[in-house]
Amino acid sequence: MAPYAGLVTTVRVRDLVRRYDDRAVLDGVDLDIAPGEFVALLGKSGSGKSTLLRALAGLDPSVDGSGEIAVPGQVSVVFQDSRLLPWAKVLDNVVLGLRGSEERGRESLAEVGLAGREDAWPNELSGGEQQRVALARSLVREPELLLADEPFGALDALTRLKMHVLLRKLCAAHQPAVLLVTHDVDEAIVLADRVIVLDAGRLVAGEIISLGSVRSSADPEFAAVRSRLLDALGVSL
Ligand SMILES: Nc1ncnc2c1ncn2[C@@H]1O[C@H](COP(=O)(O)OP(=O)(O)OP(=O)(O)O)[C@@H](O)[C@H]1O
Repeated sequence: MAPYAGLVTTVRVRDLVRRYDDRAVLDGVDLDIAPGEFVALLGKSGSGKSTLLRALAGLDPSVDGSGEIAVPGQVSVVFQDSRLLPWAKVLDNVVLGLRGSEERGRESLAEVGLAGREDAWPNELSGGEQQRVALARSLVREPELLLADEPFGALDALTRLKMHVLLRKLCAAHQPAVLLVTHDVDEAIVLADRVIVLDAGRLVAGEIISLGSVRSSADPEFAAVRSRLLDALGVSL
């Protein structure tokens, strides 16, 4: 993974403001994400995480606001629910809109562990499998930026852990820059190169936390990083 350098950026956000009913939900956000960098975004409920992700995805054209956003040409988005089309088989969901890419679609499904399920209907898959299809659908487009809003939030704990392993493998292979919105502090630490925290529409304390090599809860630094993040989230244990 490319370390955060602040020089070459895939995402550049400056002084971003978004308002609902005259209330600033994002209140001057600056953010850079380097190519291949994995950034996790934490914050209390209502702090503006999804609003920031939707702004980066270009999904909020009618929301009042200001500021600069630069994102790459190829951006994929994954949500908490897989948003598969129920009337299209799994492979068709993956390659929808990509002409002549059946072979790539099959490869992507194999990458997420679903070889042989190409002709299944979405409702024949478990929730975890449906999220695997959603990941395959995103990655077959080789995005320079992957935006993920609580992608594992609806999954049971064991499936979530398996999805962490899968996402790390996929990111190592495809190297997209990633912005992952999550409520799960441990998930953020284990997956991300850098964790940022939103509080009432502002990013807390600059670049927040660079994780370096802290990668598992067995790491001696894990507890220290966790407690710094909980502090930033205003949680005292
Ligand atoms: N379409 C909307 N109209 C009015 N207010 C909205 C709209 N979308 C979001 N908000 C408000 O903006 C604030 C931030 O919402 P947002 O969904 O970005 O928070 P969040 O940090 O993602 O929360 P959560 O973790 O609960 O998903 C909330 O107070 C929410 O009520």
